Amino acid sequence: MGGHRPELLIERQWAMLEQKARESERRSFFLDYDGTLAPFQTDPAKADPTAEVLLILERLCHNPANQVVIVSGRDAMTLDRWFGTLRLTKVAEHGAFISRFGEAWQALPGIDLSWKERVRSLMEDAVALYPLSSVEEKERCLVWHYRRVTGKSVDKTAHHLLQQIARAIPQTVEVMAGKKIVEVKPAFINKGTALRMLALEFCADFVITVGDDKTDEAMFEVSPGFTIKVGPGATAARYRISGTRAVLQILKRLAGIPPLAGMALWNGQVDSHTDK
Ligand SMILES: O=P(O)(O)OC[C@H]1O[C@H](O[C@H]2O[C@H](CO)[C@@H](O)[C@H](O)[C@H]2O)[C@H](O)[C@@H](O)[C@@H]1O
Repeated sequence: MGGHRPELLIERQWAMLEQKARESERRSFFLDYDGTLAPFQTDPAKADPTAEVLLILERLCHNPANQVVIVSGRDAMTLDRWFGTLRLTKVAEHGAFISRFGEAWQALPGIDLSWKERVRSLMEDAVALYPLSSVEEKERCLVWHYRRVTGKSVDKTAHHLLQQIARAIPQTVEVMAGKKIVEVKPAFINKGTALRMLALEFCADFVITVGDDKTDEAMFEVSPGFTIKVGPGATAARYRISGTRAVLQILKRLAGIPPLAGMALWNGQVDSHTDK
């Protein structure tokens, strides 16, 4: 990641990418969810995909020459509820679970979950301090959410919690500061490993990978094609785009849906919701 500066994805570059997509025979789309296909919500349970997102995905999936993969930190149940009827592949909990369309979820074996109880109790202490914060329980990961808490002191608490957790977990597990979350997940699981495996299976000659968060960097590092970072921050991606509106704009164009006239891919600034 160090020293690399992504290009802004503006109309000229986009025309070139679109051309490559048109000329290709098989296309892979690796798409992160929160902060990429959907703007952040204060309540994580209320970040359902809009009808517009579902239509774009449905159109992309409709073409058998397209492989569409949602690569998310979300749990399998949520992804099934949101995307269960679409002909796409879902990667849940940052790569811990994979479900190809029409197939059952496959889980990575041999995961140590002995840390969960201790970490949950540390997170519950933080909720006692900030009752507007909450704990999201997933099968292999735990998340402390504090987007609903106002004031600066919560950032210090998040930092402190992260340090406490880091001391309490075994080496097989990692704790990360995300966007208004502190998340704990198995260390050897990452979105890049899932991408590499699924890309090999489909053998596309056009691959596009879009994401906004630190966990998406693992995809950018191994993705064989065009990589697009949504919003600010250091990245290994080749291009940068302003926010979720612009992501939907480019996906619409690739899906053959007329995009909004006059909507720029790079609006000169980063959309506020992708910021944190
Ligand atoms: O890999 P992703 O699909 O981007 O998932 C990453 C985390 O996203 C969710 O949290 C984020 O979105 C919430 C809803 O907008 C927001 O409230 C929170 O502040 C964000 O960090 C999700 O709840 C986590 O489980 C995912 O790991």
